Amino acid sequence: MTGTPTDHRTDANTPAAQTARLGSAAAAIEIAALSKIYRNKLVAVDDVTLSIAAGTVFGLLGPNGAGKTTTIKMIAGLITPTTGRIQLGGFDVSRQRSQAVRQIGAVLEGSRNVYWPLSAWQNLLYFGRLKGLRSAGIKPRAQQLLTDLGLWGRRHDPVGSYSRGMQQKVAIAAALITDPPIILLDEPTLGLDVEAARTVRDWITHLAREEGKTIVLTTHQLDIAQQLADRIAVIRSGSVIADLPTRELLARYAEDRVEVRVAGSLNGILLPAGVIAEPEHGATRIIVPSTRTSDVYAVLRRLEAGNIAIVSMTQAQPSLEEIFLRLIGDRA
Ligand SMILES: Nc1ncnc2c1ncn2[C@@H]1O[C@H](COP(=O)(O)OP(=O)(O)OP(=O)(O)O)[C@@H](O)[C@H]1O
Repeated sequence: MTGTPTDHRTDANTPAAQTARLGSAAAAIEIAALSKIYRNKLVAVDDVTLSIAAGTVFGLLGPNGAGKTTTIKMIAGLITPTTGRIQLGGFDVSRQRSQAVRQIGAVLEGSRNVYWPLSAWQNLLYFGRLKGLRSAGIKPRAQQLLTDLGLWGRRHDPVGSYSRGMQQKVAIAAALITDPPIILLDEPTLGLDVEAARTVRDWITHLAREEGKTIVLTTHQLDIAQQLADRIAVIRSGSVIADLPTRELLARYAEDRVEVRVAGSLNGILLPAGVIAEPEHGATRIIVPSTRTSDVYAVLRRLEAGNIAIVSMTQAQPSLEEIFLRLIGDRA
């Protein structure tokens, strides 16, 4: 997944390496004009440019075949881009490969990344050595990870005997054994039950918030993306069609209407033209087709005159899933 022991001979502090890092100090991942055309001429990734700040949880979303895995594999140095450039912590993935890949831990195919006949403990020692760590350094780190992930008691059992959630945790622990600043997670909660998905989700939050890791994750579970990601990029047919902080993306799609809920019925009061009122479980939902203060006040004044109690008032906000479907649909 990451470099071989020989890679580690390269000096990360040569003037050239330092110069290469300059200019992108704040960005953990810089992707410029990245494209991948497979041998069958399929353009899987088409001129993608992204800058991911250190400490960000970055959600890479897109429909099947959009190019997410191809992008993540190029970031991990597992697929060579056709054109474009990727820098990890300032190191160029193609020209400073060994230093670049040491910046990352990746969980790309979930539990298939780890060896099922081996125990969790053996897997972590194996991956630690593979990545050039010494045994003396690996053991405390492995113990810490397995304890944090609640696997310490089962550490000597073969991974094949674990539940899927536990296997996924071992894969995450293996990716974290070198304590890399950047973590790539392709579908980290795929196929997990509610509890296991929650544990993995909480762990991702912990890594980002408490350990300051930069995390790139792909998922089709948009509620998870909405909960976890600080920033979201939507990719379709290889191109980025949206790239915004999650809050801004949601705000941008906040609708131009205000919903007012009142207790009971409207007792026959008349609302301004265009305002819709519909009964809802013993209450009434009023939709004001505008967010202009004067339009909203016009409704509120009539409710006040009618002595009608307001229960809530919100600007209509579609979920990330609705926004995603609209974005995908817009470009279809
Ligand atoms: N090795 C390959 N050779 C040829 N085409 C490929 C190869 N790998 C992927 N593709 C194609 O590249 C496109 C992007 O695939 P990719 O796996 O990156 O998409 P994805 O967004 O991760 O999809 P999914 O959500 O289904 O996992 C798809 O059309 C896919 O068929």
